[in-house]
Amino acid sequence: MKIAPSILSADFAHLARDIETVQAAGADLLHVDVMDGHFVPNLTFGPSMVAAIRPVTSLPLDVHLMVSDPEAWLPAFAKAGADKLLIHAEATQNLYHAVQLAQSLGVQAGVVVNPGTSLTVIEEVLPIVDQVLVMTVNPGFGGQAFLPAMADKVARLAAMRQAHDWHFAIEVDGGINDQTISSVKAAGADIFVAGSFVFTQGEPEAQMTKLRQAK
Ligand SMILES: O=C(CO)[C@H](O)[C@H](O)COP(=O)(O)O
Ligand SMILES: [Fe+2]
Repeated sequence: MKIAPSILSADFAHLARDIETVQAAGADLLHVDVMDGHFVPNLTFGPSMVAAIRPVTSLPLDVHLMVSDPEAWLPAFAKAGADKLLIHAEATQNLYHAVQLAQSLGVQAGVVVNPGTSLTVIEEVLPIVDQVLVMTVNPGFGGQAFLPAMADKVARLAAMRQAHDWHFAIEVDGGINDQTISSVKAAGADIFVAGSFVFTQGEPEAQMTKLRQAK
């Protein structure tokens, strides 16, 4: 299993310190929540933040693009140092093209589905994507409650992956803690994003250990 702390819940006034803390504690990726105030009703970071973070850590940057018109933003985030660009299926008219564009920029491409979006919407891109992010909350804010029904969605996605011998990683994001992680882990998720649980509910190292040890 891989743990991707979300800096959405870090202390923005001490961001480098918090990133160094989770890297030293064994984080596998760093999750960066980009929100444009249009696709979701909240506003966070742009490419300049990714560029600022890049020299501070050797962790892969997992950039979650909660933006309208993601294709327009892909080059700037790739140039800024993103390793993975995660594109919402709901945000583009041509998901296949967006995935191809991201990969042509030399980064891994992931697709994201909101809780209300069916897996059928992403079925045609599954043979070419590097990652699929199943949202386990409605996007826009940290600290929301996990939606238990999403475990079945992860299980169905994992079954499709196995049936077709596809190789994308399955990531879950939203409301992950040492209790809620169990159902999505059992369902076949590989990467677990956690923001508030890691940064605001205890020492990050101890919180990440709890995630790894959760049954
Ligand atoms: O994409 C997100 C919200 O849209 C965040 O990555 C997610 O909510 C993580 O925060 P938490 O673990 O506190 O739920
Ligand atoms: Fe996210």
